[in-house]
This record gives sequence, C-alpha cells and structure tokens, in this order.
Amino acid sequence: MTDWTDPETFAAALDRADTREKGRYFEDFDEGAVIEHAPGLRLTRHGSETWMSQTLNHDPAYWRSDAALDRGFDAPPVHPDYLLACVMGPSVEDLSEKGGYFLGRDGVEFHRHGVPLGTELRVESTVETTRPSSSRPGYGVVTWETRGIDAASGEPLVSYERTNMVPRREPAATDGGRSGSTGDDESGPSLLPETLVAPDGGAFEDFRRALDEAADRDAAVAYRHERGRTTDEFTVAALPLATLNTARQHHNAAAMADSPSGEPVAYGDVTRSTALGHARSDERTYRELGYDGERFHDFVTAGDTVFGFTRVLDADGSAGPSRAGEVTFEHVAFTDDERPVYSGVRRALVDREGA
Ligand SMILES: C/C(=C\C(=O)O)C(=O)SCCNC(=O)CCNC(=O)[C@H](O)C(C)(C)COP(=O)(O)OP(=O)(O)OC[C@H]1O[C@@H](n2cnc3c(N)ncnc32)[C@H](O)[C@@H]1OP(=O)(O)O
Repeated sequence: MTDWTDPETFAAALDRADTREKGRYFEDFDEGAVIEHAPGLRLTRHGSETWMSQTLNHDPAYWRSDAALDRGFDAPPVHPDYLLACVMGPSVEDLSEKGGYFLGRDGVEFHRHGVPLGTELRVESTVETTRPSSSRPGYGVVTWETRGIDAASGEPLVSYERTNMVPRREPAATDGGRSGSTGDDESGPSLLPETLVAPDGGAFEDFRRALDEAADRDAAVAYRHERGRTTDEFTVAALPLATLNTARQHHNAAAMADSPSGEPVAYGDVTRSTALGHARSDERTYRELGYDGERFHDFVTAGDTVFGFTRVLDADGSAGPSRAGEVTFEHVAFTDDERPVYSGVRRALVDREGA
C-alpha cells in the first residue's frame, strides 16, 4: 500500500496535485458588480479593547462608562479604527486574498457615531474601477466601494473606497519589486516652510491659535508625537486575523518569502491606527468624522517602530456642536529609519477649552 506521507512520495504528490485557489484575479472584477461578502463579524468588547490597547488608542470614552456618557454615548462604543478594520477584514477573501498591496483608501465616512458593542456586521462592495497597472505588468489596480452595515437593522455604519494592486491571472515576467527610494528627492527640505509651529495643547483653540500664528508667514503647523510602537508578531498577524482579514501578507511567512519584503508585513490599518493613536493622545478628540487620501507608501515589518507626525490643515469653529470645533489634520506614520509608510487626511471634532 502506498504510504502517502513518505517524504519522497508526498513531494511527488504535491508536485502533481492541483491547488484549490482562494481569492480573485484582476480579470474577475467587472465594474459595477456588487459583491456580498459571506463572512460577517460581531463587534466585540474583547476585539475592540485588544485593538485599542495594542495600537495605543487609550481614549477613556471607549473604555469607561462615565467618560463615554460625557462624550454623548450611552456606553463605551466600539472604537472607530476597530470598526473600520472589521468592515475591511471580511471583504479581503473576495477582494484581495490573491495578494497585491493595499494602496489607499478615500472617502471614509461614519454614518453613525458610537456603534454599540455586540453589533453584528454585514459587508458588501461594489467594483468601481479596474485598470491594468502600467508599472507592473503582473498586476491591475482595482477600486471598490465597501459598506459596513448593521446586519440587524440594515443601517449603514461606515463606507469607503479602497484601492489595491491585484494580481492578473496571466502574470507577466516582473512584479516590479519594491518601490524603494529613487534618489529623486524632489520634495526635499528646501521646499518646507521656514518655521514649523506646534500647538500648545490639544484643545480646539490650541490648533486654531497655532494656525493663526503660522498664517501670513513662511510657516506651517506640524509636529511629531513622542510615542512609538514596535511592530511585533502579534500586531502583524493577530490583529488582522481577529478581523477575518485573510490577506496572506500578514500571516503566511512561506508565501511572503519570495515577496519584496521577504516576510509578513503589517496590516495597513494597524500601522495607521497606531500613528493616529499617537496623534489622538496629544489632542482632545470629541468625535472622529472621516478620512481621505489615505496612502500606504511602503510596507512595515516586525521590528519596525511606528511613530506619528501631524500637520494641522484647518480648524473650523463654525462646524460641530458648541463644545467642539472641526480640525482637519494630515497624519503621517513613519518608521524609526524615517520612512513615511502611511499618510492621510483626518477630520475630527476636537473639544474646546473647558468642554
Ligand atoms: C489589508 C492589506 C492587503 C489587502 O488589502 O488584502 C494590507 O494591509 S497590505 C499592507 C499595507 N500596504 C502596504 O504595505 C503597501 C505599501 N506600499 C508599497 O510598498 C508601495 O507603495 C508599492 C510597492 C505598493 C507601490 O510602490 P510604487 O511603485 O512606488 O507606487 P506607485 O508607482 O505610486 O504606484 C503603483 C501603481 O499604483 C497606482 N496607485 C497607487 N496608489 C493608488 C491609489 N491610492 N489609487 C489608485 N491608484 C494608485 C499608481 O497610480 C501606480 O499605477 P501604475 O502601475 O499604473 O503606474
């Protein structure tokens, strides 16, 4: 009788066996098609607290009832970064499990503030655009609109547009390799304003005053956050898997051995949430409103320490409730070797002094 587990026999079997593949190729996406993602997710206290603790998002409104009440929530809700990751996670199997990097996200909008713990999610996406990649013949670039919906009530909770590189069924010879630096330093320090102003505190007025101070001269409001978080095995694999994100990039070292990173890479949403956590620790956030122009410039691997850098773009006192004003930030996540790995524009309501 054949011993299939005899190493030589097994190697021959592996060689001859077809692989039941997962995920879809670029050619499988038709513009306009709507895809219902079968996996669903229950937004749990454990999941939200694990996400928040590991990414240094320690805002008490998401941890303590009295702080939640003060912020207008009945009880501590799920954290918006965890919610976003939990909408993206179940979509990966259908949209991006084939591989190919998460390039960016636009138009993130929360349709409901303070989503309760225990809410069950249904997730669906529409294929918006598809185009071949001109720099990487083995890939196409696909943009989807994804919606996270309260499965019980049908109420939309969050929506966004996501863009990924997606492998083609018939890949060409090269995948283009790692982007790296071109040595073309067009945006070098000479283009920076002469003065970078930091706000004195984290209230709305602090951002407004800093912008006023920077106005009418060669200055910008831009500053670093002190905290850093070293990416480890837990943040690389466990956080995305806890959101049902099946992207091989994060948990399959064998598949990643031949990729430009040579090893698993951090989930973009973990890197981003960490940098935003650093930024939020220096501000009196009232509500997260939305995000735009999010880009993942380079990958992060275990051992990289993620830091945050913030630019304040606008502070609008006429928006929002009386206790808060709307601040528009651009946040950059960067690593200890000063590589920008994420950037994005974030709109948040920030409490006024005395609120
Ligand atoms: C969940 C998940 C995966 C998943 O979801 O399952 C993940 O978490 S995974 C980890 C997080 N992720 C990363 O770790 C990526 C880090 N990043 C890089 O390593 C580099 O960025 C790069 C190697 C990918 C590219 O590097 P690069 O070659 O220098 O980049 P670019 O030339 O700028 O872009 C190439 C082509 O993508 C087009 N393009 C770029 N961005 C956008 C956008 N936002 N919208 C529309 N098109 C876009 C561009 O227009 C060009 O198109 P063409 O090929 O046609 O020229």
